[in-house]
Amino acid sequence: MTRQQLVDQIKQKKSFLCVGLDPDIDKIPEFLKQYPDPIFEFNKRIIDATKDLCVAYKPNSAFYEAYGVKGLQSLIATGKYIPKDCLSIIDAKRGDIGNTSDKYACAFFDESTSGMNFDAITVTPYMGNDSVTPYLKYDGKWVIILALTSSIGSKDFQYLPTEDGHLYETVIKKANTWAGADRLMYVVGATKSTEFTEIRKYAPDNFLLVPGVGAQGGSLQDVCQYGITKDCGLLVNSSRGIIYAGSGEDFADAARAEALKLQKEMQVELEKSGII
Ligand SMILES: O=c1ccn([C@@H]2O[C@H](COP(=O)(O)O)[C@@H](O)[C@H]2O)c(=O)[nH]1
Repeated sequence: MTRQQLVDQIKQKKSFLCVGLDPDIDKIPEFLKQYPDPIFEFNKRIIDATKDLCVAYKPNSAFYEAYGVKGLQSLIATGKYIPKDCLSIIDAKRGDIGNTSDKYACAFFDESTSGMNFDAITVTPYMGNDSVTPYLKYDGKWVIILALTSSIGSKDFQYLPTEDGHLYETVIKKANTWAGADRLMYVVGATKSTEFTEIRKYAPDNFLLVPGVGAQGGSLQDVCQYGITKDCGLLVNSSRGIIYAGSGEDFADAARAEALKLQKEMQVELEKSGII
């Protein structure tokens, strides 16, 4: 999906919601366990219930890898089921030397080899240029670099002082020399909304993938106040807040209700900024 297609989807759906698909076998409704692939069945129903309200889905690979071969099968099936008008993001947070990154890129982007064909992958920048560029060899695919994470531990390294301000600002400045805003996004936590102003100095046009609303307590309104751009420039993720909104047979309706709440709030922000 190109940047323009993503912006068009945001305007059309009046939403910049990314639904996080982080299924946990201990949390999914009991009745789904009669299906051959309960995790896929869970995701399928969440996707069916929310696909008109969001522009992206983000399966986090940890929640699939945890179940070994079966988990991988659920991930492959989920990736194929994500509608083509939604950006599919694999939240894998990979990062390794060049030839290893080649294999990660093949795993998540090359359907003919692995069965997976995600539009975007999250990558850690710690190992630098050669750990990131292999993903960019795949035409049209996005790399989403961890810049300032929503986690408490973000203070350990990401705020270290540098000539650009902080390490997370140096990461963005440097990574922007590897590719443009049509291929690179950054992860910035919703719990860090006041830092968005600084981040926009270095990433005025890049989309930011923003986890941390809902269960982690970040505010959508604060994120928009400091981070929204003329093209929106935001994909705001909620995982647990949506997928575990309900736990019974009607869990997908409950998920839809939560997604709808966020979509309505996003519509207000898009209107306020003159984007729609
Ligand atoms: O800084 C980061 C980077 C990634 N995540 C991931 O996003 C979701 C958030 O889930 P919630 O249930 O909405 O809290 C999850 O997959 C994280 O691993 C993040 O939270 N922060």
